[in-house]
Amino acid sequence: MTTPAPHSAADSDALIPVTVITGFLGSGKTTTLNALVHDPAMARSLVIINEFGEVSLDHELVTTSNEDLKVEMMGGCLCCTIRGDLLATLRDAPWRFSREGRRWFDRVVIETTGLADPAPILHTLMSDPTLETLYRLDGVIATVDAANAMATLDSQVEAVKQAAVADRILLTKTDLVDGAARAAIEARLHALNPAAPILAVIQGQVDAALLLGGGAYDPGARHPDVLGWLNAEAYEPDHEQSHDHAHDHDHDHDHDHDHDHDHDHDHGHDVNRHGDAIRACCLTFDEPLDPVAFERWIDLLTMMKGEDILRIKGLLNIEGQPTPVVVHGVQHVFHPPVVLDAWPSEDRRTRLVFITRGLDAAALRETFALFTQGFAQFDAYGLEDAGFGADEADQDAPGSLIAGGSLRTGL
Ligand SMILES: Nc1nc2c(ncn2[C@@H]2O[C@H](COP(=O)(O)OP(=O)(O)OP(=O)(O)O)[C@@H](O)[C@H]2O)c(=O)[nH]1
Repeated sequence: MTTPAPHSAADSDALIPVTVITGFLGSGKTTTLNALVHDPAMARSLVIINEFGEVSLDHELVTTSNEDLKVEMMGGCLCCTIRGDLLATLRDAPWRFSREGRRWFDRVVIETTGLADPAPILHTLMSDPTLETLYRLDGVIATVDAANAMATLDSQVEAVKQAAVADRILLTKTDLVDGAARAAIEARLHALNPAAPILAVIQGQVDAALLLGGGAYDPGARHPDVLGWLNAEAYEPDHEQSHDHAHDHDHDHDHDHDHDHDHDHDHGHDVNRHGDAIRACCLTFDEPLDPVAFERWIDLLTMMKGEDILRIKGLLNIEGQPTPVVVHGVQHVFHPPVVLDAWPSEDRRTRLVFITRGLDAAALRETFALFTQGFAQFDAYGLEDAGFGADEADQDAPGSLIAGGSLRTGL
C-alpha cells in the first residue's frame, strides 16, 4: 500500500466539487434538483441522475439549461449494482464533456435513487485513485419529507443513513405539516445529525448558495471555514473529557421506535444516541497525537468497524506539526489528510467527529487509549473488551492505512 504525502491546501484547488443529493423515495429530490439547476450558481453543473428500472422519469422531469450536461444512470442503484458505471462516468466526464480541451462543467451533482445507501457512493468517490485526482466531495444533501419522515425513519434504515451522513438536510413538504409535527421531526433529525443545518424547503425552492460549498471541507476555498465544517460544538461533549458536565448523556436510554418521547434535552435524554442505532459523537484530545498511534488506531478501526463508521471528520493536532491536519473519512476510506496553513482559532485541541452505527464515544476512546498506552497491550482481549470484537472484523475491508494519504509521511 503506497501512502502518498498529504495534500496541501493548494493541491486541492483544482478539484471539481461533487454534490450528492440523496433522500428517501418521494422525498423531493427531483423537485429540488429541478429548481436548483435553474439557479445561476449551478449553470455549469454536470447532473447525474440515478434511477431504478428501465423506464425512467426523473431525468425527464429535470430540465437543465444545458441538456448536454445531463447523464441518466438506469437499471440499478449507484450504491450497489451500478457503482462501476458511476466510476466510469466520472472518470470519463472531463473528456467526454469538453471541447477543444475545455471542460464544460465546473461542478457535478449526483441525484441518487431513493433507496440508495449514500455511504458506498461516497466511498466510491473518495477511494478511486483516478477520481481522487479529479474530484472532491463538496457535500451531501439529504431531502427529508416532513409529512412522512417519522414513519420512514422508523422502517427504512437507508433513510436514517441518508439523514445521518448529510451535510445539509432539506426538510421538504413543510406546507403539509403543522408546527408541532415539524418541530418533532426537526428534533429527531437534529438528534440523528447534530451538525447538519436543517433548511425548510417548499417545492424545491432553496438558494443554491446555501447548499454548495458548505459540506465537506474545501481546502481550496479562499477562507476555509474548517470550524464550521467540523461543527464540533453541535455534538455532545466527550464525557471522559467533561467530568464537570452537569448530567449524564450516556445512559442506556433506548428509545427505539418511540416517537412519543420528549426530545427535551434537559431530561438526560441522549440526543446523540438515537433509537435508529446511529450515533454521533465528538472526541477531543488536549495533547498532541502521536501520528503513528493515531494512524494505526484509525486503520484498525476502519478495518474492523468500517461498515459501522458512516463518517469521520477531524481537525488534528499532531505531535511535531505546528499547524492542524484535516481528515475526512467514510467507512473504510479516508481522504488524504490536508495540512492547514494555520490554526483556525486559539483552540488547539484535536476534535474528531464520528457518525457511527452503534459505537459510542467511550468505546472509541478506550480503543485509542490502548494504542497510546503501548501496542504491546493491544491484544485481542483488549480489543474485545472495548467493544470491538475480533469476530466482528470485516473480512472484506481493504486493510488500508488511511488510503491515499498518511500522517506519517510528509508531516
Ligand atoms: N406539497 C408538497 N409537495 C412536494 C414538495 N416537494 C415535492 N413534492 C411532491 O412530492 C412528490 C415527490 O417528489 P419528487 O421530487 O419526485 O421526489 P423524489 O425524491 O425525486 O422521488 P423518487 O425519485 O421517487 O425517489 C411530487 O409529487 C412532488 O410534486 C413540497 O415541498 N410540498
